[in-house]
Amino acid sequence: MKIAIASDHGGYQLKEEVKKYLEDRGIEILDLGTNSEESVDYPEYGHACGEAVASGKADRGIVCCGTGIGISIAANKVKGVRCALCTDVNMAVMTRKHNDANMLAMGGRTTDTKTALEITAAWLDTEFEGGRHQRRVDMLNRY
Ligand SMILES: O=C(CO)[C@H](O)[C@H](O)COP(=O)(O)O
Repeated sequence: MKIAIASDHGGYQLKEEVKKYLEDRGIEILDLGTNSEESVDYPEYGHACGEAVASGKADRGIVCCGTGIGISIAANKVKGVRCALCTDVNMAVMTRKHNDANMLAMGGRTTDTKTALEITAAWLDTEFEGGRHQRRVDMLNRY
């Protein structure tokens, strides 16, 4: 599996922690920046990561900004992206089981690193349940 990862300055430190975690798991990473805590604009990074996933350059994507909100909104503008902002493990499990979320968003200023890595693990390791949820995901994809 290849994962695209991106952040703005508010999510930069968390992106780096998540990147380390993914590397330790032997997952291939496409890092789309940003590369420092210098102020940048989250839409650029959310769009880029969404495009990487929608185009098939990456299988899934992870995005971080200060709250995870703005960058998830940006990613969700890209057709084919289902980006879920998660603040706990249950949300990560449910968004894989029910929404087949192909992108995960987290907040570097709102979620501590330990929780963020637990969320990441749950999101990576939980399968989509299909069934009635497939019908709903198809509706999202058609819109
Ligand atoms: O969380 C975010 C978007 O939802 C951004 O990281 C946040 O808005 C950046 O703010 P600032 O420019 O004051 O560092």
